[in-house]
Amino acid sequence: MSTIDRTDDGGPSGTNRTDDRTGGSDREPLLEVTGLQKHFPVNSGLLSSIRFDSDSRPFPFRYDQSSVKAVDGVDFELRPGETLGIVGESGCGKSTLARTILGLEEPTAGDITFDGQPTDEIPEGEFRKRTQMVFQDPQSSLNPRRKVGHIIEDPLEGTDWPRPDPSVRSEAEVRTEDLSEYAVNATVDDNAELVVDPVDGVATVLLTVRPVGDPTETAVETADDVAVELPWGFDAAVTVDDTQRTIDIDVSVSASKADLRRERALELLEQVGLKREYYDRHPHEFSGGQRQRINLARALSINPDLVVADEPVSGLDVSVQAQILNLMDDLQEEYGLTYLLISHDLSVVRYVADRVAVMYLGEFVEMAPTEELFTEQYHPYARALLSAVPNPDPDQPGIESVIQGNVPSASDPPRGCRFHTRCPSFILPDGFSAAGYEAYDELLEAVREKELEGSDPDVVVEAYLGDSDSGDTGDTAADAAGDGGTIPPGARSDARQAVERALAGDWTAARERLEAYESICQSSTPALDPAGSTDGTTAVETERLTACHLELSDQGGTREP
Ligand SMILES: Nc1ncnc2c1ncn2[C@@H]1O[C@H](COP(=O)(O)OP(=O)(O)OP(=O)(O)O)[C@@H](O)[C@H]1O
Repeated sequence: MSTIDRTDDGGPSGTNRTDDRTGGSDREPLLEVTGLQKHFPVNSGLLSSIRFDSDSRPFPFRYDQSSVKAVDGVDFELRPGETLGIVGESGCGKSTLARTILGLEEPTAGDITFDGQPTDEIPEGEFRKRTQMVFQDPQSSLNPRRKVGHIIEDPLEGTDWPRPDPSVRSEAEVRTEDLSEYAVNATVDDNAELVVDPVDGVATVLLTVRPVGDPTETAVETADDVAVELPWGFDAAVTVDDTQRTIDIDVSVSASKADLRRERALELLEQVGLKREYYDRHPHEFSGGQRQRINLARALSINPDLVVADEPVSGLDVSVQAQILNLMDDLQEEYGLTYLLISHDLSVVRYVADRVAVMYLGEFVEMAPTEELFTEQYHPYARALLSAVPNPDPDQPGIESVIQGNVPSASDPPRGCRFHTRCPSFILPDGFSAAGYEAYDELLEAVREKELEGSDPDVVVEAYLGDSDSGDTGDTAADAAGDGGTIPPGARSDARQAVERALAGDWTAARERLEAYESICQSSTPALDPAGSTDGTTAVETERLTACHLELSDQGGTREP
């Protein structure tokens, strides 16, 4: 995992930018996402969806159209000018979330509101103009056969930019040199805002008017005797009335749509730190960092409000990463952009994000202002994820080795809290010690997998839960767990009955009986709620949200890591 040195950012400030960001917290959200789900069907045909199931009655088959629950109930708001970072292991659903928000994937359920309007009610073209995506691999997202300037102009092709704005007034501001005897009047084309940026609804064109040549020797008698300096893109028609001593100037927009688009691309090249002459070059002539600058210029060409950046700097050298992140920061300020930033690299997110959402198996498990999250994590997954950072040494353990076990399948995620199968802070069911539950859970797993060996229920139970000579109360699982693990009264006889049923072929009944002893982490899905103190009495911070039973209740007990 790469890290970014904040003190050597190669950019204008080099300070910790996250500390002084407000994210416009008092403004209406630009983006609101509620209960968003995106499931991908796994089986394509009817036949491939039919499964053999001996428990199924009257026929031993069931129809199983399973799906990958890539995004499974995500809620958040994004305020104008804010940067929300989304982090999580590979496959947790980050890219799918981004693509679904931008309308590149059809949501399975949930609502997305952009600037106060449901996105499915916003005309597609309108939404596309206000949102842009920057991808990870600038090499593959830039067409190698096209000139860089044309690539930057591409998004404009899908819009009618530049389009005159009837609400903008055009005005001339005239400066004269050595024409004190003349009254100079200038009128400006209504569409001046196509070329100059309006301020407070007025597009002001600056003109400098002077006599051609040496003013002491040249009389101003005809239009040819008058020189007019104009901004790029304008033309002037001059009329001189020598007897009345008046000069009338008619200023019009001379640039064509193609000229205006080209000029915008040239300006954007400069703004992202590249030269105007690169307009005619092709992507292969640039380095990875320069290509990502081109990508940013292209994303900005239509002046979007929201930019979704999916791993924008992965694959780049660390020093180049800092430059691109600083550029994104500068562009955010210049254009008032809102960013949704996806990264598996926590140092990248820490560097630029105002808030961070930690994602696990399609859900947000923690969300907090960046520095608060990096200082203290409430959710055990967030804790494990952040404990793997900073870790520039490839020989040191990464996230996978910090958290035990594999990521469960997104098509069959664990019940309750999805992290409970790997959680070092798992809340034990009542009456179990850690070792006792471990033994019991192994038996449950064997029943779920229909993999019990043996024919005598007592022998099978003993193999999992150890020897017992104390009947139903206070059973020990010393043999199985090795440390005198305890299970609650009644659990042994329930386990025996479950095994009996399993051996008779009724695996469903067996599983249900064993599952009666479950932890809150298995039986109930924790909502993403304000994190409380560990005694469960107070919400510490409304901006700090976590989806963990330990934080949302005063449950005790943990599974040994
Ligand atoms: N078009 C698709 N069809 C089926 N499954 C998909 C599709 N796209 C994504 N998935 C699955 O959805 C889950 C989430 O994938 P996604 O790419 O969103 O995760 P991610 O967090 O962005 O991972 P990475 O960091 O590796 O890109 C994965 O299990 C993935 O295999």
